[in-house]
Amino acid sequence: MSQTQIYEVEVMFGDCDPAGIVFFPNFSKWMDASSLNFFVKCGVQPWRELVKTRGIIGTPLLEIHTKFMKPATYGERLQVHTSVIEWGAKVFKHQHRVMRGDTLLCEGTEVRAFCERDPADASRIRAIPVPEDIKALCS
Ligand SMILES: CC(C)(COP(=O)(O)OP(=O)(O)OC[C@H]1O[C@@H](n2cnc3c(N)ncnc32)[C@H](O)[C@@H]1OP(=O)(O)O)[C@@H](O)C(=O)NCCC(=O)NCCSC(=O)c1ccc(O)cc1
Repeated sequence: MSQTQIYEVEVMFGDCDPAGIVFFPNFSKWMDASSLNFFVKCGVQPWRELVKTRGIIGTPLLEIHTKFMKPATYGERLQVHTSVIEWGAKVFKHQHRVMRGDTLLCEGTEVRAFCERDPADASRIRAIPVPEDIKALCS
């Protein structure tokens, strides 16, 4: 398990579909923003710094699973509660719980890997072992 960090979202009219409810890709966008926010709040440098200092380009997604329980609409404030629920050798699993106060609207898990550019071919990326110092900061 890990720390839990909270990312705040204010739902805009433009986030919604013609029926006035949040269009589903926006939940993925907010979960991705919440992932970066999670690491930064845990004390990890943002990717633009980490790529310069350690060659880590970020944490690309390998797998996602999302469950939608209740809709949201514009004018509402949501909170994305993000944690790491599993650490593997090269991958980790995020959990994102999108809440409106005490109400759970949507829950997602993502498998991600820390990646760097392949030194033999800079157009390719490759997964690296989960950095122990980053894991410690997030635990
Ligand atoms: C990530 C990869 C470079 C890893 O490839 P390799 O370096 O050859 O690694 P491996 O195949 O050995 O796999 C490494 C680990 O990943 C695991 N793996 C690989 N694929 C999967 C899937 N699909 N599910 C779960 N686990 C997986 C594998 O089991 C290994 O796990 P360990 O047992 O812990 O070692 C390659 O799988 C890839 O390029 N995948 C596509 C990534 C992609 O395009 N994602 C979508 C867009 S990226 C994105 O949105 C983004 C968000 C945020 C960011 O900061 C950056 C990018």
